[in-house]
Amino acid sequence: MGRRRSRRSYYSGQPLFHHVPIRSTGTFTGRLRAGPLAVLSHHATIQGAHVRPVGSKYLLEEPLGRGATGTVWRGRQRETAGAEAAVPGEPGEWVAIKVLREELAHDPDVVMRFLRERSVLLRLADDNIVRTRDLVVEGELLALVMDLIDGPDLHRYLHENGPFSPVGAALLTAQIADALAAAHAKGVVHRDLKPANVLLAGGGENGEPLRPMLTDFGIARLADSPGVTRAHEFVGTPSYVAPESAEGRPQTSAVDIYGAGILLYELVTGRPPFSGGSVLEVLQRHRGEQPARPEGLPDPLWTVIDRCLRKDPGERPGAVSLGRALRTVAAGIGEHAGERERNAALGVAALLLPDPSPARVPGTGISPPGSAEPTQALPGGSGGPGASPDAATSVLPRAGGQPGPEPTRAMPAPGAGGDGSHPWENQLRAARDRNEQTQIQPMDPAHDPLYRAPQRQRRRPPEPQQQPPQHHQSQQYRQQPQRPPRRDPQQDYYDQQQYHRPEPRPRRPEPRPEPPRRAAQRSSAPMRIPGLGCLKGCLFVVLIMVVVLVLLWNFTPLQDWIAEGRSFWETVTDWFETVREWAGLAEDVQGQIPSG
Ligand SMILES: Nc1ncnc2c1ncn2[C@@H]1O[C@H](COP(=O)(O)OP(=O)(O)OP(=O)(O)O)[C@@H](O)[C@H]1O
Repeated sequence: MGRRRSRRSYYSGQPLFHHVPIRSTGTFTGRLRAGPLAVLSHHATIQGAHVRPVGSKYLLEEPLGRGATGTVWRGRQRETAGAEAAVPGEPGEWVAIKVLREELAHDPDVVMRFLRERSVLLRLADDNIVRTRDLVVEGELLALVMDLIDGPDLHRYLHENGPFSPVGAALLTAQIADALAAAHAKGVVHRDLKPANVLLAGGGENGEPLRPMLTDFGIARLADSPGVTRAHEFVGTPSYVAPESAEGRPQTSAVDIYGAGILLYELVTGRPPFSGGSVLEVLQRHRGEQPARPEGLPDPLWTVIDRCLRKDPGERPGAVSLGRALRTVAAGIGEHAGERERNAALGVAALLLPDPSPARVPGTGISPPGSAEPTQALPGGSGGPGASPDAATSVLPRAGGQPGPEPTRAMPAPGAGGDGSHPWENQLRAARDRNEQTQIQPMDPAHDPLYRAPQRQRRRPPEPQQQPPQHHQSQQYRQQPQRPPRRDPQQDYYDQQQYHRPEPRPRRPEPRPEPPRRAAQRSSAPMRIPGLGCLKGCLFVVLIMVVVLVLLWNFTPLQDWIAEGRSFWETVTDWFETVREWAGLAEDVQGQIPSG
C-alpha cells in the first residue's frame, strides 16, 4: 500500500494520506488517493464501465469490498428517489450500495425484517453514523443505499498506520460512543461493532480531523434470522463478541459497549485483547478471561477499557457516559493537560454510569446461562472453525448448542390484509412492484458485474438443453434461465490482478432457438380420421340445405302450389299475365284523365 507523507494525524501522529485501491469490474483498475478529488477523477476514468441497475433509481458500478453479510458497491443515483427514501438524492450522485448476501435476500424472515426496520434505519441520523439513504427490494435482491464515505475503514487504517496514541484513541472512540448513544436512544443495537465497520471520513489536506462513521447498523440483526442462522447460532465477529452473546444470554445495548472497549484496546495496542487460536478458544476467553493491561497505558484510559470489558453487562457504562468519560480522559492525559484536567481524568470511574434503560435485542438470550462449551463452529461467511476470529463477521454456535427459541417473527398487526396476508407481505409486494421495471430490461449478462459465467463452466461439454417449463409471468421475471450463475466480484478482481491480461469479454450467450409452437390439441385422444375434413364440409352443406328447404316450405306459397297440383311454369306464367293486365289497366286510366 503506497503512502504519501504530508501532514501528521490529529489522533496518532501518523501520516494522514493514504492510498485506497479502487477495484473496477469494468475498464479501470488502479489506485487513487482518497478524497473528494479522487472521486471526481475516478468518475472520469470509469466512463464506459459496465453498470447494473438496482431498483429503478440506482446503478452499481464497482465492488468496494465484500463482508459476511454482503458486498458493498460504489454506485450512482440514476433518478431522484421517491418519498420512501430518506434521501431523495440527485441523478449522478455517488452512493455506496450494500447488496445483501443471497441467502439473506432469499429468507422471507429477513426480508420482512428489512422492510419492518426500514423506517428505523432510515431515521438513524448522527454525525458519526453512515447515513442510510434508501432500502431497495428488487426481485430477490435486498440492498441498502448509503452515503459514500471516501476514506478507508478503521481496520485498514490501523493496519497501515499502526496503533493510535492514547489521546487519539480516546477521542476517536468518544465519537463512536456518540454514534452508539444516538442508536441506542432509538432502540437500535449494532451488535457487530469492530474497526471494519468504522469508516473514516475527513483527514484530508484541508486539516479536517478524522471523523469515524459507524456503518452496518441493523445488518447483524437482519442476518440473525432462523433461515440464515439456526436457533442455536448467533451472528457476530469472534474477537468482538460480548460474553453474553457467546453464551446465548439476553443481549442489550451493553454488547456494543463491550465492542467499543475491545475496539479501544485494539486502537492503542494494534490488536484485540482476545485473538489468535480458534474461534471457540476466543469465545471461551471472552467468557472467562480478564484482558491483560497493555504496557504504558495511562491509568484513566485503562479504567475505561476495564469497565467496558466487564463480563457482567450491568457493570458496563452507558454510551452517553462513555463518550463523556473518554473526552475527560483525553483532556487529562495529554502532554499539555493542566492539574484540573489530570485530576478529572483520574476520577473517571465516577463518570462511567451504566445505562438505566439499555435497549434490548429482541429474540436473544434464551439458552441457560453458563451452559456448556460451544459444540461446533459453523461456517457463516468467513467464520468457519478455521477462520480467523479477528476481523470477519461469522455465524457462530451458541454456547452449549442449546437450541434457543425461534427469534420473534413479525406478528400480523391489526389492519392486516383481508386476504389473511401479512401486512409486511403487502409492503414487500408493493416494493417489488415498484422496482419491477428494472427487471423488464435485464442487463446483458455479459456486461452485468453481478452475474458472470464462471470460467470453468465454459469448458464443460454442452449439456442437453431442457425446455424450461412455462411459468406465470411474474415468475418469468424472477427466473432468468439464460442468466449465467453469479460470480464472486472480488474473485474477478483477483483473477484480473493475477493474469494481468485483459480477459476476453464473456460472449453474449446465443439466444436459444425458440422451439416451434405445437398446435393446440383439443382432443384428449388425438386420433386422425382420414377424410374427416371433407366429411365435415359436406355435413355442413347438407345442414344449410335442410335449413333453406324448411324456410321455403314454411314461408312461401310452395305448399299451396303443390296442393293445387300446378306446375312451376304455370304459376310463373300466371304471375306474368297478372302483371301485364295491371300495366294495361294503368294506361287506360291515364288516358281517361283530361290533359290541362
Ligand atoms: N458507505 C460506504 N462508503 C464507502 N465504502 C464503504 C461503505 N460501506 C462499506 N464500505 C467499504 O466496503 C467494505 C465492505 O463492507 P462490509 O460492511 O461488507 O464489510 P465488513 O464490515 O468487513 O463485513 P462484515 O461486517 O459483513 O463482516 C468495507 O471495508 C468498506 O471499505
